[in-house]
Amino acid sequence: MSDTPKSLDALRERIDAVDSDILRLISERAACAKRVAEIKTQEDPDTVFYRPEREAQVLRRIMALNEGPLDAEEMARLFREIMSACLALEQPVKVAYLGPEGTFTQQAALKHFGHSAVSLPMAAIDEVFREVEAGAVHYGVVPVENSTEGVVNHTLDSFMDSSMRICGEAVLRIHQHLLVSSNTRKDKVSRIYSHPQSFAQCRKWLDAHYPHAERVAVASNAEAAKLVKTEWHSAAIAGDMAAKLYDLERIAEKIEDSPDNSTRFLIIGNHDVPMSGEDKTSVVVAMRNQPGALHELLEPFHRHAIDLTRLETRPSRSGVWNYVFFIDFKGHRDEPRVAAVLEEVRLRAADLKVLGSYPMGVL
Ligand SMILES: O=C(O)C(=O)C[C@]1(C(=O)O)C=C[C@@H](O)C=C1
Repeated sequence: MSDTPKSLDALRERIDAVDSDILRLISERAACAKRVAEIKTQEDPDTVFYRPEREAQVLRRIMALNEGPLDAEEMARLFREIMSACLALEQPVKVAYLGPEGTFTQQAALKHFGHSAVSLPMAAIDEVFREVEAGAVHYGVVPVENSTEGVVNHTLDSFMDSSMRICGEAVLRIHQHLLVSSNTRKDKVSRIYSHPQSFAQCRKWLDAHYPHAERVAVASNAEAAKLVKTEWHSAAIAGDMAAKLYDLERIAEKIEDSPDNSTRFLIIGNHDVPMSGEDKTSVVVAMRNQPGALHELLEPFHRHAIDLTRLETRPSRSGVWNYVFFIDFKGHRDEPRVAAVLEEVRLRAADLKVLGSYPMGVL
């Protein structure tokens, strides 16, 4: 900006003028969203207001257009919140997540839907599924895999008995901190609370720094943070949200053993999502128990050059030695190439369920 004013007063005057423009433009955008809602309702009284494919396109476009000085992710986060507020004007979206309040799953829900969504904590993964199934909430958010600790079996198992569809994914960088309360004697920490996954993610750090402290596994990091408030000799391992919620001090930050520790979350809902241009599909397949079954299952993906992003095996609940495979791959079920593969797999498998095609996580 060559005509940027030089003095503080002049710069603030410029900022005020820019803010007025931003305000006017955001209001104009919100008015468009309200009108969109009217049209959607006219076309279909049971319309779905939240459109994950459109949101992904909006955010990707902003990231591609951005020329700085803010980085593309930061800019997309701002637009995420603007869109969240626009959607709330159309319909306040209710989202159930694996609680309690302050968990990484809540952080993922807010990252995906923005802060205008109403987020409701649930005590267990199957409760999140049940709430969505019952129509008590519009969407649910559950963890599915961690880069260090692997898959969340409970989530995969819940899909076997459910008709819920996957409408999106969110990937969160997970930073773990060692937290204490104002009552804690920092030099006397003899017990550490956390979720088993978090202990596993910080194993080496704990062995090096607190080899003699008792490690007590609890149901969630937020629960761990809560317990610390009442004991002078205890600490907790948890993330930023729990630290803020329970007003705890971080005595060691980012103590996870792997620097790119991240968790993937799934957004579950009860409708299919159209193509966004960069999509993934998740399926669950039961194969007949015979030699070469896995090869037979994967061969069509290879032949059609479809990129697999994940393959998990879980014991099937029916039949002692039968297995089911959870497969994620790039592409949308409406693409002819993907539809062809799914058709071939359907013929070879004992059972095939498409859990959903959805936009690849943007933020
Ligand atoms: O394009 C739409 O369908 C809208 O409702 C508008 C809008 C937006 O603010 O851009 C809001 C909510 C939807 O989830 C997607 C996009």
